[in-house]
Amino acid sequence: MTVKKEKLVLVGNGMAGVNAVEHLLKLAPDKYEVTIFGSEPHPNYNRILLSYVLSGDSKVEDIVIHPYEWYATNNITLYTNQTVTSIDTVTQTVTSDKGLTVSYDKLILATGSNPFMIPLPGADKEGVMAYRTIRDCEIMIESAKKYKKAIVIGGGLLGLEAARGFLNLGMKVDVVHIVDTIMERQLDRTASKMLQAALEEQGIHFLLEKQSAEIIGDKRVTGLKFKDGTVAEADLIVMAVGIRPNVALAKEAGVECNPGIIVNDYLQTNVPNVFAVGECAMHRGIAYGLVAPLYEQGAVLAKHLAGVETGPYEGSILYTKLKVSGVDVFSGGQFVDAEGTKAIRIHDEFTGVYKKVVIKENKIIGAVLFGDTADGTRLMQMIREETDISGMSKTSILTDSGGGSGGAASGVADMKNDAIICGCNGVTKGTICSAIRDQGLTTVDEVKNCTTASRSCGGCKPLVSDLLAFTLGDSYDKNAAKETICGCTTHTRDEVVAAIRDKGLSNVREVMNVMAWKNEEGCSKCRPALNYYLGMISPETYKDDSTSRFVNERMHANIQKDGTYSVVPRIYGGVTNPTELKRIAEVAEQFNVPTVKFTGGQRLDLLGVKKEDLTAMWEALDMPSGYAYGKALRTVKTCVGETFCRFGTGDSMAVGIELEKRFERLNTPAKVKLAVSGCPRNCAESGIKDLGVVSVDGGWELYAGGNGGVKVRVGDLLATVKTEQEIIEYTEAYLQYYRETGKYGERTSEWVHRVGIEHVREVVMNEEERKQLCERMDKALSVTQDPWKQAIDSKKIQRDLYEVVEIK
Ligand SMILES: Cc1cc2nc3c(=O)[nH]c(=O)nc-3n(C[C@H](O)[C@H](O)[C@H](O)COP(=O)(O)OP(=O)(O)OC[C@H]3O[C@@H](n4cnc5c(N)ncnc54)[C@H](O)[C@@H]3O)c2cc1C
Ligand SMILES: NC(=O)c1ccc[n+]([C@@H]2O[C@H](COP(=O)([O-])OP(=O)(O)OC[C@H]3O[C@@H](n4cnc5c(N)ncnc54)[C@H](O)[C@@H]3O)[C@@H](O)[C@H]2O)c1
Ligand code: SF4
Ligand code: FES
Repeated sequence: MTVKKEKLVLVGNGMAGVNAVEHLLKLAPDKYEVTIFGSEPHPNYNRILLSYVLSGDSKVEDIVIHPYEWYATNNITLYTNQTVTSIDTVTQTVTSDKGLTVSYDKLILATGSNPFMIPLPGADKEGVMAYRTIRDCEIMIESAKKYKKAIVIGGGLLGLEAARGFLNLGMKVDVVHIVDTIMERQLDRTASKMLQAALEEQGIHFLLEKQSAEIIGDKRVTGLKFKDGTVAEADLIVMAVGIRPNVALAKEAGVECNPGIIVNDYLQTNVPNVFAVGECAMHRGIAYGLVAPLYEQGAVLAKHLAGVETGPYEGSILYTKLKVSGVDVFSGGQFVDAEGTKAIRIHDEFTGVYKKVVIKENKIIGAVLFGDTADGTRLMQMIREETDISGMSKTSILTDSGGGSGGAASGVADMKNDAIICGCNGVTKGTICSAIRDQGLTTVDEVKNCTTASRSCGGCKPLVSDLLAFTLGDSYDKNAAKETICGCTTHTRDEVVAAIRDKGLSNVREVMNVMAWKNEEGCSKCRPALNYYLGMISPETYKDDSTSRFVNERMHANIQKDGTYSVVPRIYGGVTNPTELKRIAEVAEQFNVPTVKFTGGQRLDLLGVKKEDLTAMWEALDMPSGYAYGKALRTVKTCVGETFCRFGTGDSMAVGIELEKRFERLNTPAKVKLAVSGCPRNCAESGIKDLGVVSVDGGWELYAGGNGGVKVRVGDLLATVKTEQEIIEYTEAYLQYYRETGKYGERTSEWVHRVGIEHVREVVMNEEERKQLCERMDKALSVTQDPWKQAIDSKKIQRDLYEVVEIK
């Protein structure tokens, strides 16, 4: 008998809520049918790492913790870009701003915080903002391209990380702070002044003891006026003056708040079946603003909801590290001198190291470290365990400076097995060491993938590295960390491809078995990659493993954030005709398609299509798939060229159509976009495509590795050819070489940058190599089939992928 699942609704797709659900699914995978609402249009991402995105060290896509596939794999219904606006605690339902009502048996509120915006006159001007979300981060990065001077109000952790980001983006920046010491909530005066000096040296300008009075400017901000009458110029102002629990929804529903949502030690609110976790929750009078305590809360909540025995959540001891500034700063526990406390201080003005440990009744209760933070984790452990230090010497409490490298200096050897190494994720020394030994881990990245240690702020990476050195001894080479395909294996892309070729491996499972994959099921990173490499090596014999593909490629349509799909039929070279257009219009009407849109690649996108309508729509369209969802040739964009344009010297439309017909359905490591322009005016934007073709006097130029996306890259000249036949031949060789040597997921812009355009040129210009590459490409192209047609012809595919099954 199947047991009916309880309905669990999570409001807030952020760090705390999703972490709790992740724990819960591990403990009780079959207990709940989970629905998640998130106001932001993204899957769950690591907010902490926004500071690395802002400073240019990471990309937005690198900070996703759980991609959409994770939700699908765990049968979680996700509504992004959808805000829950009311809760009916009697009928136990929530309703969203899009009018969707979902019932719950258990409800978790994880609505986070709102940044506090000082209600200054002029605060509504353009260019005044908070720093909290991906969107904020994107606006800041965009603004830096146009504007030159930023002011950050607030010299706390967030404000300083924002200021450092602005410096990296090439802006001048003032940090305006209300008192005369920055980060006064985390540092004592000495450490604060040392930090200020280090940041001033980097170029941050501080305006201390300043009270903001008014934001000046017309439509857009031009400056900030202070109560003392002085003015600082700015064309962008970021307020980073703290956060407030986001409780409007809870309050409205009668859940007790003051000011956060009041919860007990099991994260229960005053309303039955309603729980709260994260920054919105108020536990024993504290609303936390750092992830470690939020994850501790989530662990207790998950156990409670799973029906697993758990102790109460009794509160957390806080510790923080400043990121991105390049200055090592640590603060933990109660670091302020008070009645009954004594402190050990080391201040080495030559090396710029300062350490202060606060002691009360023979126990360490807090610490501030500047310049060398290697003692941080050990001191936190002593604070948590309330270690009696009466028999200990000053030097055994604090190591001399210069720590942080090597297992000995950071003291990992002496730490107990239950010492917490990664505070953010609560991972102990014992767990990490066992994983290193049992799973054969050799790099920090592998430890991260296997145990989650270092997945959040990254502050514990040096300690994880020290634990690798401690566990593996001489065999650990810190610098030789090779780039493995993912955490499931210790092998690189090249090793895996070589093994598939040399050993004749023929399917995903076989590769994982033969190459001793640590995680025998693989993951969403390695399975699609292996599927691609196998297909690339043996196109004629390999049977594509659709279960190893991402959901869009499995469905042959792009899933949209509201759960509907988009349909983009192939329109060769972006050239169409009235018959085709009429058919598209009729199909759009027949299936009530809410939005029809031209894409950047000159295609028509039918958006908002229901899953169950997909195959019928494809049949009615009677056009091939445009592969808008795949790691494959997407589009060939063309200008009108010599046929109509008075500047044109080449028939760009004909060449574009021929290229698209030749390479449609070709699987590539990442998506590939082509363009053909009829003259160097380049109306088809050939300079920023994976391959761009431009007609020039007496022939055609081919540009390789261009990209117009996140990181714009202008393509490099690959070759100049005379005939249209040669365009096809050189394109074949270039794309095949990319297919054979690119890493799965790597765009041609990254690939060309990595292997070097001179090398690619050499390969493609070599007649013999070009011929062989073309032959292998021909084989790959000879076996492709249109996936939409396959789905139309197969009842089984329709049943397995597109039928909607009612869950009772
Ligand atoms: C730039 C930056 C750097 C940081 N660095 C660190 C750090 O180094 N270390 C550290 O420990 N902490 C850091 N923090 C703090 C940390 O990110 C937060 O403590 C943590 O993200 C809070 O998690 P949460 O789930 O409670 O809230 P959030 O992550 O804010 O998630 C709440 C989510 O709920 C959504 N939501 C709200 N109301 C609704 C509704 N009614 N319906 C649907 N969705 C809703 C919100 O849009 C949001 O996406 C940083 C924060 C920022 C902004
Ligand atoms: N590395 C990290 O751990 C990290 C990084 C970023 C953010 N965060 C977290 O994100 C949250 C928000 O960070 P935050 O720095 O905004 O909050 P915060 O409360 O930690 O610091 C705000 C700072 O702004 C100052 N301030 C207040 N009013 C002011 C005013 N009118 N003018 C000038 N200064 C003023 C305060 O004195 C304080 O130092 C916090 O919970 C923080 O812990 C943590
Ligand atoms: S690229 Fe040249 S040929 Fe093509 S449309 Fe522009 S001007 Fe005309
Ligand atoms: S301490 Fe933040 S990721 Fe480990």
